[in-house]
Amino acid sequence: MDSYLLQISPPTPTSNRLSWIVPGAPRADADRKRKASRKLQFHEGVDLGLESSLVEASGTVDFPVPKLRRLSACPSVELVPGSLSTICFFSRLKNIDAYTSQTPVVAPGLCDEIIARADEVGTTKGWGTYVFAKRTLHVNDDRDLVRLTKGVCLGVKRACEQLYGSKMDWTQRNEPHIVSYIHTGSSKEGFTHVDWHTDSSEVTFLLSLSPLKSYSGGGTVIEAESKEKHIHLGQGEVLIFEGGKERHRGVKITEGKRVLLVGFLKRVSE
Ligand SMILES: O=C(O)CCC(=O)C(=O)O
Ligand SMILES: [Fe+2]
Repeated sequence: MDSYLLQISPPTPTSNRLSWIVPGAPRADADRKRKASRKLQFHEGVDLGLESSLVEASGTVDFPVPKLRRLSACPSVELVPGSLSTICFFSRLKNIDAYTSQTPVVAPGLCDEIIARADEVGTTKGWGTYVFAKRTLHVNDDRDLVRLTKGVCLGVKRACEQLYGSKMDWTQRNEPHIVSYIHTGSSKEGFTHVDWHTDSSEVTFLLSLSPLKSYSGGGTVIEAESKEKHIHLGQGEVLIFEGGKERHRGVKITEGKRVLLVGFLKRVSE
């Protein structure tokens, strides 16, 4: 299993600029890989000082300053506002060019806040529907959802760009969106799964906002990876794959609620 290392320097209280560096570990030889991970272990949480030869891609992103207040309230250093760590480890799936984060990229508290706001909007303004999913919301239709998810979405979009080596943009102005599965106990109601499909995207990210304990069943299956493998993401973890190419489905939940933050992206030239 290859590990893909994404190093992110966090913002400081005086700066709202987030820097990203992807060390060249995936393509580096085993020795350089070992060296990189040793350094990561020794320097977790601070400037990792990776050798420039290991740096494969980098970039910066600006995000709203007010969110920085979260930093001082949170003992851990944040990747983007609301996230847990300066470093995100991605694992490549076995058979296809797809990745899961090995650790959460969004803190549980922020995941819960996003779910709560989505429920509020869905209940008061009504859930949207599209061809596959019956309980959806466009994040951009609600200012609070934008505020809560902006940093996370920019961060994950940036991770997608670095993993696939191309600049990306949302497929539509109203991207990203929330998908909320619910099992009501009655066979007629609820929205428990999504059947086999491809997305109207090139790259899709699925970020689980729900903790695993809040539902039974569920998970994502990608046909070319394995029809038997249910990819279960913990709260705040993200799956990144070529959703427009790879047929996939959302497995039926048999209990509870499963909420995802979903982003549809397309490659754009620089
Ligand atoms: O529930 C899942 O894991 C899949 C969701 C999905 O494929 C979609 O919303 O397009
Ligand atoms: Fe999909």
